[in-house]
Amino acid sequence: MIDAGHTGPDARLAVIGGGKIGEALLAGLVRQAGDGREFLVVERSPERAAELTARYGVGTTDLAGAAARARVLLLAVKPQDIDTLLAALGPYVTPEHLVVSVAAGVPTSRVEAALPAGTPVVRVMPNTPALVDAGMSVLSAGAHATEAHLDEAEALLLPVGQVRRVPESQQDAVTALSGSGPAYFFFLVEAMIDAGILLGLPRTVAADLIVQTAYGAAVMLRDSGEHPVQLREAVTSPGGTTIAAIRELERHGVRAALIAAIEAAHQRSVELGRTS
Ligand SMILES: NC(=O)C1=CN([C@@H]2O[C@H](COP(=O)(O)OP(=O)(O)OC[C@H]3O[C@@H](n4cnc5c(N)ncnc54)[C@H](OP(=O)(O)O)[C@@H]3O)[C@@H](O)[C@H]2O)C=CC1
Ligand SMILES: O=C(O)[C@@H]1CCC=N1
Repeated sequence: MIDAGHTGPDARLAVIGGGKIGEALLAGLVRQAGDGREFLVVERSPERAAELTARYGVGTTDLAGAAARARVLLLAVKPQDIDTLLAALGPYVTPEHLVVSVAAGVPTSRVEAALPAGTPVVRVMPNTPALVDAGMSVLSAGAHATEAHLDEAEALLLPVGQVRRVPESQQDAVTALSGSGPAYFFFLVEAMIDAGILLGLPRTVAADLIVQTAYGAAVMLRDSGEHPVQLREAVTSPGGTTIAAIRELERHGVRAALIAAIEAAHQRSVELGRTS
């Protein structure tokens, strides 16, 4: 579905940068809307744009077309590409648009500086579970974004998961926790499946056991109202198997490794936010 030179906003949203997170958000939003025609994507690679159109029925356009056809522009390019994108997009943007940036680390002030004065900008840190409507999106307002703009961004993201608001000063920490967080869990699951292989289980059996265990543990964490320590203690029988495993996790410094890893992610988010 190629842009046919429409005039006036006729799309709910244009996603600029149809990579991993752009696709995850688009996929969830299109599924909820039941129709991809309300959405546009701008991609650097025509092959990638065609792929997204084939998968989700979304329209493809260029930056001028996106700004002409959609009032809400969602920037989902890498932080390293954001300044180049903003320089190209800026001339088409007006303060009537709402610009939503998901770029890790990039402050709203840096986005605002490249756009016409008064343009509302909302910074969002989403995560890939948006693909299965279980995302966590965390919003902060830029200098010109009102409560109504935050409400609009929240309404956009609610269909694909939970939404919270934080002061922008907390966004680098959010990025390190929920933005990158799914990767930490996938990494743990990978390692646990490897352990099953070591113990002689077929890979498919090990994967089924661990994925269902991760799912069950996540539902308990969300729904039981109990602290993670209480939930862990309930599994840890005196003189049993779990405590033998926990002792090894502590001996190998897994708790400290996770804290250091998340601190490193935070530091990287801060670095990415500095103008290159
Ligand atoms: N992946 C994730 O889980 C999350 C990512 N984010 C943030 O989302 C952003 C995108 O990350 P991710 O999806 O992982 O990265 P990807 O590299 O997968 O996606 C970025 C896409 O944007 C395209 N692109 C770059 N410049 C332009 C441009 N000027 N016009 C149109 N398209 C362009 C890229 O094309 P090309 O490949 O040719 O460069 C690529 O397809 C980052 O800022 C990241 O911090 C936030 C939360 C979670
Ligand atoms: O790895 C990254 O930089 C992005 C931001 C959060 C998740 N992925």
